[in-house]
Amino acid sequence: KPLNLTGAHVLVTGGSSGIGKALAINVAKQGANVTLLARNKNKLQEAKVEVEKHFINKDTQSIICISVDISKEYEPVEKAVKQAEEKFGAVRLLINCAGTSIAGVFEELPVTEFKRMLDINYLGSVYVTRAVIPTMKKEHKGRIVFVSSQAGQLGLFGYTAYSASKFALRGLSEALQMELKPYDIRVTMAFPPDTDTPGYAEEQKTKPRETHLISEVAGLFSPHEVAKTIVEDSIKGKFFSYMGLDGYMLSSLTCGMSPVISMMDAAQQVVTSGIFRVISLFYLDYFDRIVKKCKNDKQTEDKKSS
Ligand SMILES: NC(=O)C1=CN([C@@H]2O[C@H](COP(=O)(O)OP(=O)(O)OC[C@H]3O[C@@H](n4cnc5c(N)ncnc54)[C@H](OP(=O)(O)O)[C@@H]3O)[C@@H](O)[C@H]2O)C=CC1
Ligand SMILES: CCCCCCCCCCCCCCCC(=O)[C@@H](N)CO
Repeated sequence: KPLNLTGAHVLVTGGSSGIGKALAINVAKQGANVTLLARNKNKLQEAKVEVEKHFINKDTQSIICISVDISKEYEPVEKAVKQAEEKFGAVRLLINCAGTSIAGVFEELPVTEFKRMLDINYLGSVYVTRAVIPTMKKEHKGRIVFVSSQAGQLGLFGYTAYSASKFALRGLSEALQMELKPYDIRVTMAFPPDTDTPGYAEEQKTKPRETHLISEVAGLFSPHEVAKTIVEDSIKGKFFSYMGLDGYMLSSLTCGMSPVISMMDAAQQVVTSGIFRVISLFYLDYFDRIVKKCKNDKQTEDKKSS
């Protein structure tokens, strides 16, 4: 049955900015008590003030912010989660949203970036989830969200470092869901397309033209519409959360052996998989042509300038 957020403890990592902040606002509007984890204290404080404005019951609802780097060691993360649980009780909904991206051609990305992506996007989610699980299992109740990306469903030009870290979350989520099902805990993987956030703006600075042109296909979404979909799907206990037509096709196409809670969704995956594969071949061809054209354009430019 759907999770009721009234009075529930919701912990959002990366809740001080972008999609994470929109998620915090969304659950605040549904009566939740909110914990935000992120590093920068000023950004956390600003987000706190903003989220508080959306409380539906100012007497009972509350928010705490804890500054912690989730990507480095486990102990500080566990301490932060314990502190939050002391205040609000067991975490009912954990949203692993803290993350970062870097786009660039493989050999032009500093090799250190590959580890940094894994540390923040993958291990950060492992640590926070690990800290939350024991209590959640005891309670036999809860939801865990991993915010991946459409680039965690298919590999694209420029995302060698980023995609790998988001694909890692898929293996984690599937295995973990199988372990947690008997405890009535549901895992949700979210696959947002490009979303208009400070993180996205930062990514634009190094984004190759190819990556930009390919990503354009799926459009640019607002953090609030992305947050709304994620919270709805997670409350229902769906394993996949996606937005837009491309998101729907991509999720059906890449469902593999992922768990599914509704017969309707399973039936759709079965019926559409063949045709979506055909459609995907046209997309792939389009992407290949973008890459080729950018290479040609670059060669022409190089010739001109030499
Ligand atoms: N925007 C987009 O186009 C898309 C984003 N996503 C994913 O959604 C998530 C949120 O993205 P977006 O809203 O754009 O990101 P933002 O950069 O706007 O926000 C990132 C948040 O994560 C926190 N954070 C980053 N590193 C750490 C860390 N080491 N420890 C603790 N907190 C950390 C940041 O706070 P601080 O820096 O203070 O620690 C901030 O609150 C990411 O996982 C991203 O990969 C997926 C698809 C599309
Ligand atoms: C039937 C087959 C359908 C295929 C549709 C393919 C659509 C591909 C578009 C991919 C867009 C990638 C967005 C990554 C966003 C992200 O994670 C970063 N912006 C993070 O900052």
